[in-house]
Amino acid sequence: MAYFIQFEDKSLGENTSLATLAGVKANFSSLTNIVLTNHASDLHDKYANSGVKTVLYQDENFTVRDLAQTAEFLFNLLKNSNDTYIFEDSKLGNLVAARLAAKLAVPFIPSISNIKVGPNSVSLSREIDSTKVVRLSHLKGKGVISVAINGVVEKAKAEVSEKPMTISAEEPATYVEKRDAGNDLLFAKTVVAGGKGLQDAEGFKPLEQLADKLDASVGATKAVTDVGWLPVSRMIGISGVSVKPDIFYSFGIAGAVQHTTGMDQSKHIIAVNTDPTAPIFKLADYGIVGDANQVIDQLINLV
Ligand SMILES: Cc1cc2nc3c(=O)[nH]c(=O)nc-3n(C[C@H](O)[C@H](O)[C@H](O)COP(=O)(O)OP(=O)(O)OC[C@H]3O[C@@H](n4cnc5c(N)ncnc54)[C@H](O)[C@@H]3O)c2cc1C
Repeated sequence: MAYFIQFEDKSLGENTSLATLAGVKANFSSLTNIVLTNHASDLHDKYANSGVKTVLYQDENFTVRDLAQTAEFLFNLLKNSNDTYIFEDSKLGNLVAARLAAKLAVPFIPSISNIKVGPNSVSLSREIDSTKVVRLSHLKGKGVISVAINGVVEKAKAEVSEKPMTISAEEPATYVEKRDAGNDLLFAKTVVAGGKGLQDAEGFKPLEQLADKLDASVGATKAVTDVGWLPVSRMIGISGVSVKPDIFYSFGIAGAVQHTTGMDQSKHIIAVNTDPTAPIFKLADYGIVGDANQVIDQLINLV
């Protein structure tokens, strides 16, 4: 048994396409579609022809942006089942999926592009961007995955029911500072990211000043979060978050593929590095060979 979990959030314009549902259905014969929404009444017709049993969980105040509350609701709903929980491979999908997996204490395997359901396990393939490497995982038992799979939408009647969405009062959602949670990185139009080239934790203070001036979010490499100069929530890359801002400023970052996987879809990339052969320059639209700390100071004075 598997659950596909979707969000239909009118205030965000967030919805999941039926093509993704069809792609999941093609792989899991026994599938229930769970939709968390603030406008269930508009959705009955959409899912009544999807061929997948659908439960619409309705609360007019629901917003998927409240990641903690969304994950909390799903945790309470699913904690006693022993299944595969599937999300769309989107920023919000992955954020909620990761939180749910942590709460359930089960593996989370993101960005799956191919699935084979076997008698005792589910085989999952994930292509790692720009490396031509495919990572194969086998999920035995309960787990959370996110998928980038589309299928052909074939109209077939399906049962659609509506239930209220209620958040458990016993374990209320906890709110954390937006910047510390790292959520702002995902929605930022501008990201200023720093690497080991900023030398030490002190080097990130001017970067944060610059971020305030540019209305940007601060990101970092794993090398930086590993030594505690910034929290792990700021890590961009294969082990952290993927960002796609209009402008990505990269300061003192070498450009390892594990990092660039998480930012190479940015519209414009500006890189500063003392080493003219640094791999980041292959990606950058504009490159400055120079000291990142000095360039940051100059930018703070300029903007
Ligand atoms: C399984 C695995 C997963 C990983 N996941 C991630 C991930 O998700 N995200 C991630 O970021 N990394 C990840 N890494 C680590 C990654 O491989 C790199 O080690 C890391 O990205 C390097 O960070 P960096 O560029 O800050 O540091 P470095 O590699 O140390 O590079 C520092 C750069 O700063 C430049 N520099 C030095 N001084 C200055 C100065 N004054 N001004 C300007 N430039 C200067 C140097 O020329 C150099 O290019 C992962 C590694 C593995 C093995």
